[in-house]
Amino acid sequence: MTRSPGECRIVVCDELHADGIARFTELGYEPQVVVGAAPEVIHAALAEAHALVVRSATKVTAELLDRAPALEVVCRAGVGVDNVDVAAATERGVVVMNTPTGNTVTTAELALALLVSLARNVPAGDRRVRSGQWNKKGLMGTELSGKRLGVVGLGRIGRVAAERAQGLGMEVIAHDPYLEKTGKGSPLHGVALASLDELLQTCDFVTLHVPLTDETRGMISRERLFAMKPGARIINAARGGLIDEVALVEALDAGHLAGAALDVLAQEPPGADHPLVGRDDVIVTPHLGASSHEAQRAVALDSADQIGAWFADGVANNAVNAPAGSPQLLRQLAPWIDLVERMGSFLGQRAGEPIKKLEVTVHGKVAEAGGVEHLRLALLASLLRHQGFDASVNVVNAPTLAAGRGLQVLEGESEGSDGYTSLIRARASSRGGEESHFVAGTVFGGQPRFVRVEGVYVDLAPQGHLLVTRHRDRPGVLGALGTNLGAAGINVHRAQLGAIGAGHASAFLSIDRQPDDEVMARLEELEPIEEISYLFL
Ligand SMILES: NC(=O)c1ccc[n+]([C@@H]2O[C@H](COP(=O)([O-])OP(=O)(O)OC[C@H]3O[C@@H](n4cnc5c(N)ncnc54)[C@H](O)[C@@H]3O)[C@@H](O)[C@H]2O)c1
Ligand SMILES: O=C(O)[C@H](O)COP(=O)(O)O
Repeated sequence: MTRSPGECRIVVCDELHADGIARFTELGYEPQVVVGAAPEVIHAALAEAHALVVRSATKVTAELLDRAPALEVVCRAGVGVDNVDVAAATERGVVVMNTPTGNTVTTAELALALLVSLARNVPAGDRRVRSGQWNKKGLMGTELSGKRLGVVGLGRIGRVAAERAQGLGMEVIAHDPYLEKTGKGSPLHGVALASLDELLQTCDFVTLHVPLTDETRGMISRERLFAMKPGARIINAARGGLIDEVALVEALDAGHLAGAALDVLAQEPPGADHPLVGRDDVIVTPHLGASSHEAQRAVALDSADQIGAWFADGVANNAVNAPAGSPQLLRQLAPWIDLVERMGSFLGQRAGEPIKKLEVTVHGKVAEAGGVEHLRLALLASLLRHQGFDASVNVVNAPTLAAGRGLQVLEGESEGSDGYTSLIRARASSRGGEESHFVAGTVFGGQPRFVRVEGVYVDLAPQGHLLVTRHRDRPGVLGALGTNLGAAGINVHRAQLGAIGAGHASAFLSIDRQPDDEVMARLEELEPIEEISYLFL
């Protein structure tokens, strides 16, 4: 749905570069900046917000989301979304997006700065001079050239850090299981992939560049710290929580590790007596990784552009919980989204009991254009909205809601496109499959059309009031239905019917208004009618 900027309330919760605010203004939006505002001001802003912009300071919890009932999108001006409860946002149908590329180089450069500073005791030397001492005793460093650096997480930042370190003459190896799974090997010349254990055991320096997730939390455990090469140094410009901080203190105290440089801590800001703060062998910086003018400007501009694209075109660029897609693709898909929403509505209303299995297949040109996932999700969301869920079901929360209800979404059997340039088929079945409904549709001249419903080939404009029957296939059924509807003043615009086998048939009557209960009861009582339902599409 496209909205004009005047309709959209954008709330900026953390410091955002002025050029980002200016970009919002250029796009016609008037963001409300609530950094440092009183709680009641923030709460009032949240109550009306359609979009939030945050960095790492604001914690987007379920409670915060509950204060923002109109919220559609949370944009993290930066990479890590560990400060956003993505599951809670997803459940509420809120898109969560980040701006992943703007601070890549800047953060890699900070990791490099920490690496060099740590190797050569730069902060300790500076502290000594500030305290009036001009001597180098105990500040003997180590050369980087010829040393081995282990990069944990060879993504955007890890790759830049790896290449820059090669430029310093270091031998670089990396650990990244997701990269390994692609089977393509290392994307960087001269950077071999290794297991985490091998990397830790053989590297003189280790730098972390992985996101904080349930899988990575505490990955540099006590056991792993003590399995590192004696005298090694560790750098963390990714996230606190990756390293067991208590064990790190022990590994340093025991002389097993020579030093650590940390831009991030498990708790930020740290308590006054944090054991890693204030040591000569540890450098701690206050989450400075993305703090360069260039990076902050880039992530702020990206935030404005991404939120603008969401409101203008419904495009969820860099969403972590929704499919993306270019404006062109979404424009191309628009009539198909309309079609699948009507298919979902049809199936949701036809089913007498909760659907447990939904099989969707997308054939032909529309599949080749991409966006199959959009179509599947839009169909599912529409089906759920017609199966007891409210209007807040959307492509973001539909999979979670479906899973919670035990509804499986599967790819259906590939049966070709039946001669149509593009065709979408959907079958919805109840548990055990004893109740199953089918619809296939396409788009003609930009308009949605159902071409097969249940077992009958039709040419049905899926709009407005519709009666669907299952009846014994004998003469006079259509006449009897028409006579009774006519007597109630209901006009039949179009009637189509066909045999569905074993002496049964189905009819589809497009009518001009909803029959009341009395009329429906009369139709149900007609002798050949086995089942009749009213739907509004
Ligand atoms: N200090 C800062 O200010 C700052 C700035 C930017 C980013 N960050 C942090 O750095 C992280 C990385 O950013 P990025 O842009 O490079 O992200 P990215 O997604 O491009 O790269 C992350 C890489 O980690 C890999 N990975 C995931 N789980 C892993 C595991 N268990 N072991 C090894 N590798 C694993 C992924 O496959 C991916 O290649 C972010 O998630 C963020 O938390 C910190
Ligand atoms: O993940 C990120 O992008 C960094 O941690 C940056 O955090 P910041 O926006 O608070 O500087």
